[in-house]
Parts: sequence; structure tokens; C-alpha cells
Amino acid sequence: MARNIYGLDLGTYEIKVYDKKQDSTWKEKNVIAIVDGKEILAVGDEAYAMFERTPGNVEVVFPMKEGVISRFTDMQYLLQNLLKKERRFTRGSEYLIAVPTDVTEVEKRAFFDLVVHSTAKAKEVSIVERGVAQCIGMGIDVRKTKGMLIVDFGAATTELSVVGSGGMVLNKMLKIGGMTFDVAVQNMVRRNYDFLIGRQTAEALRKRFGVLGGNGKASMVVAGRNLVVGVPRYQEIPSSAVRAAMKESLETCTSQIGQLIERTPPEVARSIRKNGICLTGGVSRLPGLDRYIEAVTGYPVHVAAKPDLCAVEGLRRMINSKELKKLSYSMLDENYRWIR
Ligand SMILES: Nc1ncnc2c1ncn2[C@@H]1O[C@H](COP(=O)(O)OP(=O)(O)OP(=O)(O)O)[C@@H](O)[C@H]1O
Repeated sequence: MARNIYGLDLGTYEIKVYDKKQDSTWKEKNVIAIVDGKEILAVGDEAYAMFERTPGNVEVVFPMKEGVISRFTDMQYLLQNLLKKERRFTRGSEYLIAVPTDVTEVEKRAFFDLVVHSTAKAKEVSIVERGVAQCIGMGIDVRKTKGMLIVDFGAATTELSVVGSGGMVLNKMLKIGGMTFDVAVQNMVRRNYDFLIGRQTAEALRKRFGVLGGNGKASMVVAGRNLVVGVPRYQEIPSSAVRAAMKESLETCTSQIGQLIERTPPEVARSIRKNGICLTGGVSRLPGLDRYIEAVTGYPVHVAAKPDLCAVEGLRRMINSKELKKLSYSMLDENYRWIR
């Protein structure tokens, strides 16, 4: 069978894949369900549907943690199964992988090993900084732009990338993301209401209320367990409490954005002021997040169309353009060095 080319954006929460042969993009949850510590029960969206609903002998695991692969074998199994699942998978294919910049060489190398040392038997593996892929995904000519600041609000990380003149100028990865907000909301509900809710309920609360907007008096009734009487109950949670729970993490993000801009060379910073800050990643869909960042930083803020698919869209464009492909690095190349 002729070789295929896959574009992979491996996120802590969701895997996004571009398949050149099918010319299609798909995404699935980066989750695996394991029975008795060894047998695989389900992968992807199917496994996520079991999250927090399984019996004691079934473990639902996220094989990536804070943007990097933490359970290599599980991740390898998961990816291979997702690629094969009802899709015409081609062994010995080519891979273009979007990787975070602010991680160690060993952590980057794991993305390479994932497809080379597996039954996928990749023939060629190239990588590109995720910030650069996202810039391309937004239709920006990275070779010509003098300065762009991309803030990728993911599930477990927020990656700040200053891109200019065809490459990465500055980059910083924060260990804050949608899951951090979910845990903060869960803790707030437990502390203020003696009430236990699951992560998916916390996620639903923050997605509904966001950061700004509305009349501030909205509330939502959620199911959970009352910790005083120890039985399942319903509890009304006001939007103000949810927003207060996310405040500290949001402030850390905006202060880090400010610090990165301060470290940016003046010429590049001037372009950022003109172009504004671009928000990508699933969490940038939070209602009011763009206006909040705009108010705190004083910079114009835009949210990318389909923000969670921005990087994989960039990979699609790179795979289909010889010129753009030059912005990636082959990991099989002896001269490969991540930082030029
Ligand atoms: N409409 C929405 N409102 C708010 N948050 C959302 C919305 N849709 C998705 N999210 C959040 O986006 C996150 C997933 O985004 P994304 O796919 O960019 O992350 P990821 O790439 O898997 O993670 P990371 O980049 O940290 O490794 C989840 O935390 C999810 O709750």
C-alpha cells in the first residue's frame, strides 16, 4: 500500500489527526480504560465516556500529563488503536508532529519514539513547534510576519509563543489549563457547599459561566454528593463562585503574558501590539476570556476560528505545501537540533 502522511497534534485531553490520503481531520479524547491494570477495555472517546463512572477494577487514564507523554506504552497503544479504528491505517507512513517547545529534549524525543518504535514503523518523522503550526493554521504567513503572540489555552497547559520571521522567537509553557480550572471549581464547591462533584460537572460549570459576561446572577443546579449527609443530592452553584475559583490561575496566565511581552525584542513587540494576541486551544472558547485578557493586558485579542484544531490545520497546510513543509525538522536527520 502506498505511504500515507499523518499530521499529529497530541494534546493532554484530545488527539487531533490529519490523514492526507483521506484528506480528513478527526479528533478523539486522549484516554485509555484499563481493566485490572493490564487489559485494555476502551480507548479514545469511548474510554472518556467511562471517566468517573467505572467500577474499582477499571482505571481510566490520560497517558499524557502537562503536555508531555507520561505513560509511554499506554500512549503508543492508544495512538495505534485510534489510527486503525475504522480508518484505513497505513504502516510505514510519514508523520509530521506538532510538539511543545518549552519541554526537555527527552520529552520531545518521546513523540518521535512513539511512532518510530511501534507497529506504526514510521518511515519519516518531522516535527514543528506547535506555535508555528498554529500560526500557519490561522492562515498567517509565518515567514513574513514580524511578530505574533499566540496563547494556546489547552487542557493541562497554556503555551505562550512569540513567532516572527519564520520561527519561534520566545516560548513559555505554563502548567495551567482547562483541567486546572476544573480542579479549582471542584475544590471551591467542596469547600463552600460541602458538596462533591465530578470533573466533568466542574467542566460543565466553567464552560457555561466563563470568565465575563451575563448579569453575574446566573446559577446552575448540579448533581453530586452532599458530604454532610453522605448521599447524592442536587446543589445550586452561582456563576460568581465559579468565576472566583478560576481567578488565581487566570491572573497567573495574564501576568506571564505581560512578562513575556516585556522580554520580547522591541521591534517584535511593536508588531504584536499591532497584530494583537491570538488565542487558540479549546479553553479559549470560555465565554469572555478574550475580553478579560484584553482588559488586563491592554492588547487587542482575537480568538482563532476552531481554536482547538488550529495546530492540526497548520499541519494539514504544511503537509500539502512544499514551501511550508520546510518549516519542519526531520528527526531522522543527523544534524537535527531542536534549538538552532
Ligand atoms: N466551549 C468550551 N468552553 C470552554 N472550554 C472548552 C470548550 N470546549 C473545550 N474546552 C476545553 O478545552 C480543553 C481542550 O483543549 P485542547 O484540545 O486545546 O487541549 P489539549 O491540546 O488536549 O491540551 P494541552 O495543549 O494542554 O496538552 C479542555 O480542557 C476542554 O474542557
